[in-house]
Amino acid sequence: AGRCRDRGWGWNRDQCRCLPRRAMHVPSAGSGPTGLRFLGQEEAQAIDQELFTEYKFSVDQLMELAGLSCATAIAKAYPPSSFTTSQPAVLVVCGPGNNGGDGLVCARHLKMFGYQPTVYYPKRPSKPLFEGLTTQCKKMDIPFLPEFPAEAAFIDELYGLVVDAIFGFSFKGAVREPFGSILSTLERVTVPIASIDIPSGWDVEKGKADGLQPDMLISLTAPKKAAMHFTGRYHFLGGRFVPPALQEKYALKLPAYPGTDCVLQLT
Ligand SMILES: NC(=O)C1=CN([C@@H]2O[C@H](COP(=O)(O)OP(=O)(O)OC[C@H]3O[C@@H](n4cnc5c(N)ncnc54)[C@H](OP(=O)(O)O)[C@@H]3O)[C@@H](O)[C@H]2O)[C@@H](O)CC1
Ligand SMILES: [K+]
Repeated sequence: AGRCRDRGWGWNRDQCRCLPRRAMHVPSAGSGPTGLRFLGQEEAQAIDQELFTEYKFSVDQLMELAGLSCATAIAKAYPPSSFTTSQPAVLVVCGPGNNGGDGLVCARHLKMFGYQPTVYYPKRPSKPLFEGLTTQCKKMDIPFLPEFPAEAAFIDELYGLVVDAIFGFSFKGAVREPFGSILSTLERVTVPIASIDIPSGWDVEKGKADGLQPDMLISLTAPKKAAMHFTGRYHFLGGRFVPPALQEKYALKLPAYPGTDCVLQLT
């Protein structure tokens, strides 16, 4: 029990024993289907564009489904009962693009599912979509941090999970501030990190061996090539909104989602 007081260790109620926080959640049995195609960056952006221009979806429609998928996958892998913090507290870190928007939607659904999300959203685009999502979160009493915790240890102490919604498939080049400092802090946290679509800071195709190493990846639409370098425990597919004709055009070979589920566990 003494070890439980060490940072990075905590009491696991499900298993009635002290475990490293990273190993706190019991992986589910079964491995995912194979034969999936991993998309390059340009291909992922082309599919995204086609969904909007040819198929006439609106961004907020797909973002809602994407964010709901993320919250659902998180609830499957990290149920509130598995948290060692007094509350199922989740830190959701949102970036300046649509990946950040998915994070805001995910935070709202997590709250609906009984979690206590807190958002950090340092660079907010002045667009009605993001302003609306921010207001929706605030009206649901989701706090927004004015500053990012300076120490990884503060994050470990206060939260049982971090959602990485900083960058998605449009990330390019060297990370610019303030996200460089944020990512270097996140690289040092010991609580699990769930990355939306791409682990932030990773090259969308080549990954980043010395970058963030999330415990969970939720690939949206189809996994990108970077997902081949993912070594965390949970890989989910979400964003069940690609019409069959578009799946066929890009030879996505998506596995069948179970029943009416909006997510599918790949590994
Ligand atoms: N069809 C789908 O699958 C759907 C996808 N969806 C989601 O959208 C995501 C893609 O969103 P996205 O295109 O808005 O880009 P995203 O990756 O969030 O980042 C762009 C921002 O990051 C910034 N930035 C870039 N590089 C940087 C750097 N080195 N250092 C610092 N900043 C950098 C860049 O800044 P700028 O270059 O403008 O200064 C820009 O503001 C996708 O992954 C999925 O999560 C769903 O919502 C709906 C359906
Ligand atoms: K991300």
